Amino acid sequence: MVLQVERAVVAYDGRPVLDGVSLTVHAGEVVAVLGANGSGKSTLVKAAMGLAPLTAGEVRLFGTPLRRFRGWHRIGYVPQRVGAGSGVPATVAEVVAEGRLARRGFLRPASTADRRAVAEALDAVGLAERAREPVSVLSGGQQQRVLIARALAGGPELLVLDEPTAGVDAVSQELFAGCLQRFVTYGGTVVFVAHELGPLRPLITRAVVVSRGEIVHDGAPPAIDNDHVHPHAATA
Ligand SMILES: Nc1ncnc2c1ncn2[C@@H]1O[C@H](COP(=O)(O)OP(=O)(O)OP(=O)(O)O)[C@@H](O)[C@H]1O
Repeated sequence: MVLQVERAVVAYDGRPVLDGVSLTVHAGEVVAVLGANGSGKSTLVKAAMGLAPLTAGEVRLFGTPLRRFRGWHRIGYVPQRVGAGSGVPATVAEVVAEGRLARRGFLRPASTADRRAVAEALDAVGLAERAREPVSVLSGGQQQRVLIARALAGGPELLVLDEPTAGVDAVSQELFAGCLQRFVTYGGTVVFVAHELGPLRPLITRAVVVSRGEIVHDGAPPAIDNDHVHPHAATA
């Protein structure tokens, strides 16, 4: 299996935010992690990536316990967007090239394969013409696509995305859905956190609903679309 979280407990200041959650994801699945604000969705994916400390339980990636896992090049992770403009000046191509680091090793110069992977990833998210521009001049939706391209550039088998469509304009959402579709067609596995499914709905094979730190549904996507007008859904 690709990802296995077993009876994971994460607590902040003694308060459990994940309360014994188990989730197994197999190759080829497209899993949407749904739930209300503060239910623990981000914490679940962070725990799976080794970014939230487990109080109890275990995580395995591609069958290997997290503490022994070295195959980070097999995973593309896109964290939740923390507002535009990190203050770090970088061009679109530079940010996407970071996605190759785990593969090529630090300090080794970029190879032709690295450059090709960056170009292909930029193409996949529709930003090839913006490669030399600073990331800061792009819209929120475009910046999100840059982060997705960075994750794709590493040629991952598993993509883990935290709210990839929150605050993202409709065009970027459609492009992203197409991108994921191709990724899945070529055998990729996807786990993403979302508030509403939108254009991603036809792609998902499974929905996991988190409520108060527990998984309360794991199976078919909800029949009634919980898509609603979201405060930041219309902004780009
Ligand atoms: N680093 C942290 N320190 C303390 N509390 C935290 C930390 N990270 C998350 N929490 C708390 O844990 C709970 C779950 O947060 P989490 O971000 O996992 O929820 P979420 O379902 O992803 O929410 P949202 O949809 O708003 O992103 C919230 O009450 C949050 O305030």
